[in-house]
Amino acid sequence: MTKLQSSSVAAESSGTASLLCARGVAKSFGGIRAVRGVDFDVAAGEIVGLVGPNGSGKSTLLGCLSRDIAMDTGKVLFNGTDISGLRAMQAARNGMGRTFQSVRIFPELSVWENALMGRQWKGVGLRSMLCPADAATRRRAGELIDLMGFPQLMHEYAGNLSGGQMRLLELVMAMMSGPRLVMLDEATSGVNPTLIESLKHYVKVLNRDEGVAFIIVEHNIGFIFSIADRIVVLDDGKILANGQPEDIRQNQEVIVAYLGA
Ligand SMILES: Nc1ncnc2c1ncn2[C@@H]1O[C@H](COP(=O)(O)OP(=O)(O)OP(=O)(O)O)[C@@H](O)[C@H]1O
Repeated sequence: MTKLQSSSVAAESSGTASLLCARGVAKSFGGIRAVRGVDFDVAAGEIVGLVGPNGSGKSTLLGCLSRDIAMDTGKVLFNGTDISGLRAMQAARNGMGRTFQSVRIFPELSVWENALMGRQWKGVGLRSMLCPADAATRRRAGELIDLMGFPQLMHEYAGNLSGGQMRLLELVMAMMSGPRLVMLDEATSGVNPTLIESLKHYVKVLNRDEGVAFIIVEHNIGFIFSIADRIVVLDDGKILANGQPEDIRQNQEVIVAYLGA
């Protein structure tokens, strides 16, 4: 086995138990084998970067882990619970949050109202969403909006935000369910360099102060290498490499398949 071993070995060697432990995850779309029997672990409080060429299966794998996509085969344990048969909403109630490649906010609601909509991932039913949020929920929404640096935009329509601000708002919404793990899918896409730095800062603060683990799917190599504790490289639906950023940077197979010379 090379220095860049399977993710389970990496999680074990870090001395921490897995928060997320996926084994043999596979998903095909017709004849396209998007994910081919992948093992994937995330330790509590770890930031894992998931990178790879276009079409290598990153979003599909993320969808299988978050339960947005039904796997063909495989098993996903989260926080010791088998969530393989659960739907995304149920997985979210167990402590998973996520954002999507294309931003999913409510453009005709204010920033504040969008933050409160994040409650739905906590299992708050739609009917209950018509009732005023309780004091703790309102306090948390205010805290997160402050943390993301846009209290002055609290009452702005979300549809009027810049692309980067929308991404930050999605992170606020994902955080409203009190997740232990948040998955970000191409969070820097369409975001200006200043807000990319802000996003990096907020992810680090949430990780450091609240112990939130992250899986971050990214094409922005500079961003991912500067934030991830560990990087997993997918290629053609399989794990090509898995290791510390400095090892991944020097891995010849990764350079050839993805990073370039
Ligand atoms: N719903 C779908 N129906 C059919 N094929 C799909 C579907 N979703 C993904 N695929 C295919 O599965 C493969 C993996 O796609 P996926 O989006 O997971 O890759 P990716 O690494 O996230 O790509 P990108 O970096 O371009 O977003 C691709 O060949 C893609 O065309």
